Formats: sequence, structure tokens, C-alpha cells
Amino acid sequence: MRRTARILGRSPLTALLGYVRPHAGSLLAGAALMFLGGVVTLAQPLVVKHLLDALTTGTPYTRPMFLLGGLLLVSAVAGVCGMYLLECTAESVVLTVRRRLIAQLLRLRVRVLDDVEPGDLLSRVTGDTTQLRAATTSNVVDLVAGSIQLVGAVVLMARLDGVLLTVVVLVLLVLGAVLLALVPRIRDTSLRAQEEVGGMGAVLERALGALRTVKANGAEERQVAAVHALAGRAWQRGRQAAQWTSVAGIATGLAVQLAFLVVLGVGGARVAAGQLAVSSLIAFLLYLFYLTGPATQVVGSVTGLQAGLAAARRIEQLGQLPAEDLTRPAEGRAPDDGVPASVTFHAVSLRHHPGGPPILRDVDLRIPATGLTALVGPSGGGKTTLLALVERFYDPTRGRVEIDGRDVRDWPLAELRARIGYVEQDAPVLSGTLRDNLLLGTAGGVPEDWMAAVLERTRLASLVQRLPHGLDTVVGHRGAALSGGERQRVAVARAILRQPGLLLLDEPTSQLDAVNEQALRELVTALARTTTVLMVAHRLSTVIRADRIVLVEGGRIRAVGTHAQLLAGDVLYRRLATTQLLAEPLTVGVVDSRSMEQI
Ligand SMILES: Nc1ncnc2c1ncn2[C@@H]1O[C@H](COP(=O)(O)OP(=O)(O)OP(=O)(O)O)[C@@H](O)[C@H]1O
Repeated sequence: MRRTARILGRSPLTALLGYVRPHAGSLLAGAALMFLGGVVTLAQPLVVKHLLDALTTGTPYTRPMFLLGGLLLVSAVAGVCGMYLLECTAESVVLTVRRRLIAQLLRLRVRVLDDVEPGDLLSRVTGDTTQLRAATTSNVVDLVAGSIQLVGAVVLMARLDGVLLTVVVLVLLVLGAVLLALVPRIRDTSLRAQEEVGGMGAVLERALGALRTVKANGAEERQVAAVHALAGRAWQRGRQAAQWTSVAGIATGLAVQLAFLVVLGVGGARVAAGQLAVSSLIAFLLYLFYLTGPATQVVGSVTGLQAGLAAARRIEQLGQLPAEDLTRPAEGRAPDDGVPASVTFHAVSLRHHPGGPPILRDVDLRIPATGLTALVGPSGGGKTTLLALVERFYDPTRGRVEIDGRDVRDWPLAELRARIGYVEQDAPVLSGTLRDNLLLGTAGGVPEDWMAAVLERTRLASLVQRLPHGLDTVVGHRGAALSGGERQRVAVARAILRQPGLLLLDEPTSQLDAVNEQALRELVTALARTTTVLMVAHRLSTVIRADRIVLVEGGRIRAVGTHAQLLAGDVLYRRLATTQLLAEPLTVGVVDSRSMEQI
């Protein structure tokens, strides 16, 4: 993603402003309070000067004293309220951006997700959005308020003594030049640091996803080393960013100290020469002291904004990735829901990447409505890819796929997918309860008797009885409470509950024992009387009963026919059927029933 993604739309700065716009009201209110606090603080040295003059001349001093107390109170209250409003606004900005990104993530095209690391995408939603917190609120407000206070202090200092002011302005100009040189460095290192964190998240996510494989292979050390290396690189980048940020911070501190010393020296000389009153010098020094806050604020916000801009750049990159249009049809339920669908592949070819190997080549295939079609063939032949084209996870490079005579690209995507029940190879279970998982594809729920019938037919009823809270048992992160075979049956039940016109099953029996496999086979055979079923299959028992068998080899359709026809007419099919490639399920044993050749 780092290499491939381009910034197509807004610049990071425009993006930052865009994130803030919906929250402009509360941001302005917070800023106004902070500003009020700052202005009141600025007035304090003048009141102190009056107080000192009153004390030295013996005139009444209670008024300036109360005024000073009032100013302190107002600045404190305004500061606290302003800060609270800004923090709340910051959280709202982060929430809005996160929601937008999450919606975008789950709508991304499958092809995009083939090319980018999910861990990196996650770090953009979690880490990078957090960076926006300060950048879109306190940094902006600090920059504006700090600058106004700086200018205000300079104007008030000018009223006190022009010579001393010249000294201060010269020092501030040097500081500004230093900062101008540092800002691009801070921005670049911040971006790289955030990219490294994204890369680290990606590797870690992969390792955690395959934790059992990692452990079984004793590869913990190697994986830890790999993630450590990436964490080290992130640290290195972070350290570089911190280095430039601290240089900016130190430069600010030094500049203010320097100005303080010079003002003290020059001011002292001017007092001795009778050109300046002591109270004016003290007020001037107080302004200089108060200047430290705004100056640090401005520098801190400029450096903080760089991290925010880097985060905005990464967030915008994600926002630019192609997503699917999942607008639902107005009536919600397509009128032909449940009606069996026909599927046709017309001269379909597919390459995943330009110049890459062809995955499918000139596939012509017509699958009529209703009936069971089995896709068989050697591993890597393109069977799963054929199903993926029907679901429009990918579009063909050439040719077209039609459902009921209509190009799948012409269907509204949500309507197309509502017609289809799909069981993928890994049969994943999402977090939530078993009921949530079963009803994933049926937004309005299903009648209880239909649910009970499907549970019975997929042999899940006994599982539901065993679970402590029945259907409402939380099946946990990645369905850890369910076995592989149970997950597969949940996936099949989920697809059937939708009453689809077309059922796509990708090896739905690979993890089932003989009893469950037979039950599912009978269920599929029964469903195929009223639904079109397209099933990737490896077991002879399933294939034998199919209405038609499609033999896929090397991205082409090698032959189509019944078991008897293919057995008689195709040498590869005969070999598949007579060797272990199409094997009967094992009742006992830990080895997957697919043959070694296939694995
Ligand atoms: N996203 C992808 N990018 C590039 N190549 C891919 C991608 N997905 C699959 N392939 C390649 O496409 C070919 C066909 O894969 P596919 O999964 O369709 O085969 P299959 O016949 O279903 O195999 P199996 O029986 O092992 O599941 C394989 O060579 C695979 O490496």
C-alpha cells in the first residue's frame, strides 16, 4: 500500500480541515474560551505594573489587587472550560473519521484486500486516527491563540519600550528561521514512523492469525524476531521525529532565555541611565515570561501538526482505495429472491495482475436453473475463482458472467449478492452469538420454525442444545468454541437461511465426518431440486450424485458431463476418480480426506 497508494484527492491539510468542519461550532467555542483566558492573562502584567506604581507612590492599591485576583480567576475558568470543550471536540473528530474509515474498510473491493496488509489498514483506523486528536483541535487552537498572544504581547511590549522590543523581535526571527528548517524533517520522519507502525501491525496480525501454525512449527522466536525488527524500525523513526521535535523545543526555550538575559542587561542599563522606569522593566520582563507559554504553544502545535498531517495523508490513502457501491434496492428484497437462477460464463478470462499468469482462460459454461453442478479438478485449477466471479469479488479481464441472462456487472451489487448463498472454503465464524452468525445474511431475521428446520437439516440442532445459552451463546473471537466441522455446518446453514436462488458451496464437506457429510449431501441434493447449486467438490460420493460435473484444469473447462460420461470419456477424470483424488470421507483419523496430491 505504501508503494501503490496515491494521493488522488485532497491534500493532507485540506483533509485535516475537512475532518474539523463538522465540529467547527464546538471547536470555535473552545477556542474562544482559550482565547479569552489568554487575553486575560496578557492583561495581568499591566495590572501588576499599576499595583507596583500604587505601592511605591502610596496611592490606594485595593482596586488593582482585586482586579488582578479577578483576572486570575477568569483566566483559570476560561482555560479549564475551553480545554474541556476542545478535548471533547477532538474525540468527536476521531470518532467521525474512524466511522468513515470503518465503513470504507468493509466495502473495499476484494482485489484491494489481496494487495494490502489488513494489519496496516487496522493501524490506520486505530493509530493514525488517534494522531488526529491533537492535530485537529488543540494544535490548531494553540497555533492561532499562541500566535495572537505572541502578537498581543509584542504590541504591549512596544508600548513599554521600543528598544527592548527590537531585541526580542530579533531573537524571535532567529527562532522562526530554525523552525522553518525543522518542520519538513519532523513531517517526513513522523510519516515514516507511522508507516513502520502500520507494517509492524500487519506482520503481527498475520502471526496472531496463524498462531497455532507458528506454535506447532516452533516458530515463535522467528516471528518475535521479525516483529521486533519492525518495532525497532518504528522506534528508530519515532526517535528521529522526537529528535527534531526536541531540537525545536530546546531552540524555543533557548530563544526565550536569551531574550530574557539580553532584556535584563539592556533594560538594566536603560534604568540606570534613567531612560526607563523600574516598573516598566518589570512589566516588560513579565511579558517576556508570559511569552514563553505562547511561544512553546506555537512551536508545539507546529510540530504536532506535522504528525497530524502525516496521519491525514495515510487516512486519505485508505479513503481513496476503490470501494464497492452497496446501495440497497429501494424495496429491500429483490422480487426474484428464492427463484432458481441460471449462470452463464461467456468466454471468461481472468488475470489478477496485468502481465501476471492467466487464472482463467476462455471459460464457456452454462449452468441452468436448478440442479447440482459439481466443479472438480486438480488444486489451483480455478474452481474457487469461478465462484468468486459469480459473487463479483473479481471482474473478468475478458468475457462476461451472467445470472439469469444479465451481466453481473449490470446488477446492483447488493441485489446480486442477495440472490446468492455463499459458503467459502475456510467457513469463518464472526464474533457474536451463534444466532448472530446464522442470521448474518438475513437482516430482518427468519421465522423460528424455518430456523429450527435448517438447524435440523444441517445437524446443528444437537450442538445448539449442548451450548450453555443455545443459539444465544457467544461463539467468541473467530468462533473458537466451534470445531472446524461445526463451523462448516454453521456456514451452510447461514447460506440456506437466506433462501437463495443460487447456492455457491466451496468444499463445504472438507471437514465433516462421514455421518455429517452424508446428511449434508442429502440436504444439497434436496435443495438442488428448487435451487441452483454450484459446488466445488473433492469427494467422489458428492460428485457421483451431481446433475453435471465440470472438470476444471489449468484455468480452462476441460470437460462437462455426468460421472458415467466423464468416467468413460476423460482420462484425467478417470484418474481423479480411480486414484485417491476424489476420496470418500474418513470416519476416523486426523488427516484431511483430500489426497496428498491435492494438498
Ligand atoms: N488473489 C489472487 N492473486 C493472485 N493469484 C491468485 C489469487 N487467488 C488465487 N490465485 C491463483 O489462482 C489460481 C486458481 O486458484 P483457485 O483458488 O481458484 O483454485 P482452486 O481450483 O479452487 O484450488 P483448490 O482446489 O486448491 O482450492 C491459483 O494458481 C492461485 O494461486
